[in-house]
Amino acid sequence: MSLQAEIISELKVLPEIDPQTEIRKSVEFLKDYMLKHPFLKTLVLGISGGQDSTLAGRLGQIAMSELRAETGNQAYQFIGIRLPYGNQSDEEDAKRALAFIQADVELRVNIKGAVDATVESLLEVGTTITDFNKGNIKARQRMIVQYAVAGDRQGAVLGTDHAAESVTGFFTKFGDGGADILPLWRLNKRQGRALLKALGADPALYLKTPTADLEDDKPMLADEVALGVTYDDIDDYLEGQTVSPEAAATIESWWLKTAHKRHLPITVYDEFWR
Ligand SMILES: NC(=O)c1ccc[n+]([C@@H]2O[C@H](COP(=O)([O-])OP(=O)(O)OC[C@H]3O[C@@H](n4cnc5c(N)ncnc54)[C@H](O)[C@@H]3O)[C@@H](O)[C@H]2O)c1
Ligand SMILES: Nc1ncnc2c1ncn2[C@@H]1O[C@H](COP(=O)(O)O)[C@@H](O)[C@H]1O
Ligand SMILES: O=P(O)(O)OP(=O)(O)O
Ligand SMILES: [Mg+2]
Repeated sequence: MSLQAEIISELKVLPEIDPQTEIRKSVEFLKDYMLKHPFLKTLVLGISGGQDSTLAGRLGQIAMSELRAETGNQAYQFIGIRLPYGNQSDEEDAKRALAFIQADVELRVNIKGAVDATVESLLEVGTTITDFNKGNIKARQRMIVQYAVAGDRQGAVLGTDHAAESVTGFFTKFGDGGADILPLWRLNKRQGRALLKALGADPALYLKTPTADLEDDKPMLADEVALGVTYDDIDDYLEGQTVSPEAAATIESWWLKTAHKRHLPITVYDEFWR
């Protein structure tokens, strides 16, 4: 089997999808999971204004609204959290996303104080934090806040990992990679766009340039620049199409070097890394 075929099989990407079917699949999955675990009453997710959290957020909100209607239990709620590091330059996108999601509860927690305090404390013990490493602290601080809210509200934390991020390991380990339930897992980037379109989202929400926006020194750095490959190429590759040898090599190199991120912490019984 080619590496491309192995990756597609592992990430369960379909070459073609029916957006409405995939919307129902994710919504029913979220509802089934909540009903099977009656302690859980809320879904929690950071809303950045980007494509992925807009989609996962809307799916989470639909699931909670349907559960309320079907069970009569008003405790089922979706909680969307804005998590800026100081002032967010694309704040208007985050507001637009929340207007579309119609979250039952909206929170805004500024992570700057906690992130800067961590960096300061490390400096005091002689550990210098690069701007890139600080970016990962931001992502992990967002994870901490989402779990704190989930802990307070009988919640589970949604994650936005999908096939086009998973294949390149383009997430911070135990940062945005730290979550309980992944409703987008299996979809590539253009399939996610198609779901948002089918849900009636403002095109600005799914045509926005994807960015992790984690670095102070490179604000709004496009994922595609950081990765050295386009999402179109990644999506084609994941759909089993032929891409240029350069694009395939870049994708496969990311896949191989980020294998550890797609597994739980490694034990003596693990063989995947050998
Ligand atoms: N502006 C941006 O776009 C921006 C900024 C920062 C990070 N990011 C992205 O976020 C992601 C996170 O960056 P990262 O991967 O450097 O940080 P990470 O924290 O997600 O992963 C690195 C950590 O994983 C562990 N690790 C590394 N190799 C390992 C191995 N072989 N086995 C077990 N554990 C291992 C180590 O603890 C290491 O510190 C990247 O995809 C990066 O491009 C983007
Ligand atoms: N500024 C942000 N506010 C809230 N939540 C955020 C913010 N930035 C990122 N997030 C969350 O992290 C994931 C991953 O983001 P990437 O752009 O893929 O790095 C995002 O879906 C939000 O849930
Ligand atoms: O994860 P998001 O919502 O920030 O989307 P994107 O990855 O497109 O920035
Ligand atoms: Mg983003």
